[in-house]
Amino acid sequence: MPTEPPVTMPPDSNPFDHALSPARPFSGEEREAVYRAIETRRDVRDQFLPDPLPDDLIERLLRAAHSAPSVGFMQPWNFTLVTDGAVRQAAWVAFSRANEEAAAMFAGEQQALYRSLKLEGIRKAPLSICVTCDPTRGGKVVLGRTHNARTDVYSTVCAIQNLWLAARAEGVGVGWVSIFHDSDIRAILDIPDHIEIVAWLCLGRVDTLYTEPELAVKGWRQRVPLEELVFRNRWGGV
Ligand SMILES: Cc1cc2c(cc1C)N(C[C@H](O)[C@H](O)[C@H](O)COP(=O)(O)O)c1[nH]c(=O)[nH]c(=O)c1N2
Repeated sequence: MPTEPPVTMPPDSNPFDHALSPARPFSGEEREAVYRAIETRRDVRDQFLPDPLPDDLIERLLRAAHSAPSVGFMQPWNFTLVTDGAVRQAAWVAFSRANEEAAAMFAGEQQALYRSLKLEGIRKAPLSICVTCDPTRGGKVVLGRTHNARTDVYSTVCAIQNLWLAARAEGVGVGWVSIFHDSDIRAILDIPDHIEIVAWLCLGRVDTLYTEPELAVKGWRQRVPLEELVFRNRWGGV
């Protein structure tokens, strides 16, 4: 019986060529828009306008988040949309308790400055989104996550950043709140034990934004010069 000839391919052929498209650089104007979104994005606490966000806008933001890279294409994120005033009030109470504990960790003038900062917009923003990470998405063994289990959370943070930048382009402010006991938010939103809470985001239209990080403007901490953070060839190498 004649054996079938082995399947051979020319060395450079890619059977998935049909799925490639030209990667032309963006035009100058397009590039400017991308960098403008990155540079003018701000964490928003107090500038939220009360107008509810339309569903189609929220969907665009969630699609931007869902386009993020993820380890092994795991897409471990979920987005719990919270508009209910009572739920947001409960989250604010959780924030207030944790924020009091946080304030007590600083001393003297620094504590006074801390107490003067507004660090959330939970009740003012018309929409909150609790972003969670499901470590079981994709099964027991996930490509790329085999030696670093935290890559699921890294992926979820990529989704948040996508949403944050898309929101800037849409004239929507986003504020990330992390000052709460995990157990409080878990109880308020009924989040199962195996799901990790990554962020509580406050969203709403804004018509003004700080030109620099609010924490810098208010004297809490300044931006570190980039040159101090870049090494060459080895850690610490200059
Ligand atoms: C993981 C994580 C967690 C938090 C934040 C950010 C991130 C990435 N930020 C916002 C943070 O303070 C802010 O990003 C920096 O001060 C820089 O300012 P801009 O984001 O450039 O405006 C933040 N801000 C705040 O007021 N309350 C908070 O609980 C948090 N938590």
